[in-house]
Amino acid sequence: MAAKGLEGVVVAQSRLSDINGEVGELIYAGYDIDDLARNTTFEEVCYLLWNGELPTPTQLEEFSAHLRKHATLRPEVVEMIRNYPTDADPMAAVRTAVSALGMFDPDADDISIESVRHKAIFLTAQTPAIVAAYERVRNGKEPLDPKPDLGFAANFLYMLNGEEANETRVRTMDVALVLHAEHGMNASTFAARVTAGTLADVYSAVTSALGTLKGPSHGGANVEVMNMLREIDESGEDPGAWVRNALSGGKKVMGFGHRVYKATDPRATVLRELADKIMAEAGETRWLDLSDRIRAVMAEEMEKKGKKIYPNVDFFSASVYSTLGISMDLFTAVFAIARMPGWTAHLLEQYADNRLIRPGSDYIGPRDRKVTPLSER
Ligand SMILES: CC(=O)SCCNC(=O)CCNC(=O)[C@H](O)C(C)(C)COP(=O)(O)OP(=O)(O)OC[C@H]1O[C@@H](n2cnc3c(N)ncnc32)[C@H](O)[C@@H]1OP(=O)(O)O
Ligand SMILES: O=C([O-])CC(=O)C(=O)O
Repeated sequence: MAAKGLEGVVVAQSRLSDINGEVGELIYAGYDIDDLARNTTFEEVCYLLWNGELPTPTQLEEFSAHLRKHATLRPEVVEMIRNYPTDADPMAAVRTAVSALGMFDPDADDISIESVRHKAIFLTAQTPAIVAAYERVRNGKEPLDPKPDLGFAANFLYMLNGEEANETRVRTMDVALVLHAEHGMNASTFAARVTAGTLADVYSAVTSALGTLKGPSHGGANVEVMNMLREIDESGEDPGAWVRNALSGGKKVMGFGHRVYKATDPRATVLRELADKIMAEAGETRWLDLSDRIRAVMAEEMEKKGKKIYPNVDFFSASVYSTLGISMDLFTAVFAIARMPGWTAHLLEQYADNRLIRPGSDYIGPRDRKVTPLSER
């Protein structure tokens, strides 16, 4: 019997993360996500995923300098981005630019572990620069180089907005990146591993992942959550009535439900806290109030139906990114920046112990047919 959507099928062993979906727990390499979100930076989490250990201060300094060194886009890539349509989906722009990076790398096809580790750093450093450059170019602004004295999250916000963000905003961005960095055998990671399983190169594998993350059932849901919040806000309709109406029409409410979590996603809890803090500072709590209302109605409705559908990581990230001033259609691209270390950490595992990934299918079509000559059909 086919496992539709490969639910419950285990396809690899991994040291990277584990999810207890029944109680809503997530660990990266043994550390609880809540602990990591409160006490580490994105750079430390990248190091953890690629090395299995958190860095010492000296290791972190060296590693962060290495990441920064690769954060400037080569002129050919900037030129390419200038020629992208200004109304393209940002995920299409990022997918295309990341794919193009492979053409400029003379060692693109080197899948030795040493080379894959180098590419993991390079791609993680380049992705925020690509997202920021596309955002600036489509708004008629000049792309900016990163600043050598800023950390990863601060540099992304600087390259995007052209000014340095305050400490609360930088820390909010940093925590959001930590929370999105890795999540087991999710669809985009699986896509990356399938591509790597053919011994294709790292750029091809992360391009597969980017294409997969874009879908609204996966990373694309954060854009859809914001669309929903805006739609409800603009309609002036009661949010409860809107949600009930959507559910009775057979629609899924974006930002809810998960293949693995049958309890609240622990990342949603941290993001809710972040949203609260940053919105209070901005003096604008509209999106959070609306999100809370939707969550309450969903809880009531799902309880009535006996379904374990709770907010996922995409639900509150929409309010957080929006309050950070990030354009709505960039949200999935921001997710991609954060997931790059997770994807590449999985590639390190895949290349180190590879076997072609090739599942089977149950054939349910007809058999024993004979071709009727074309002229007689
Ligand atoms: C980063 C991430 O990828 S997190 C997920 C982001 N995606 C979203 O937020 C999109 C909305 N959510 C969904 O579409 C789904 O919950 C998925 C795709 C995430 C998980 O899908 P699956 O594990 O295949 O669950 P499936 O779609 O079969 O849903 C199971 C049941 O819950 C219901 N359900 C699932 N999600 C929702 C939702 N968001 N709203 C309402 N009902 C839902 C389904 O209708 C289904 O009901 P049924 O059994 O009566 O037919
Ligand atoms: O794990 C999944 O199925 C989806 C995902 O990437 C996440 O929740 O971060």
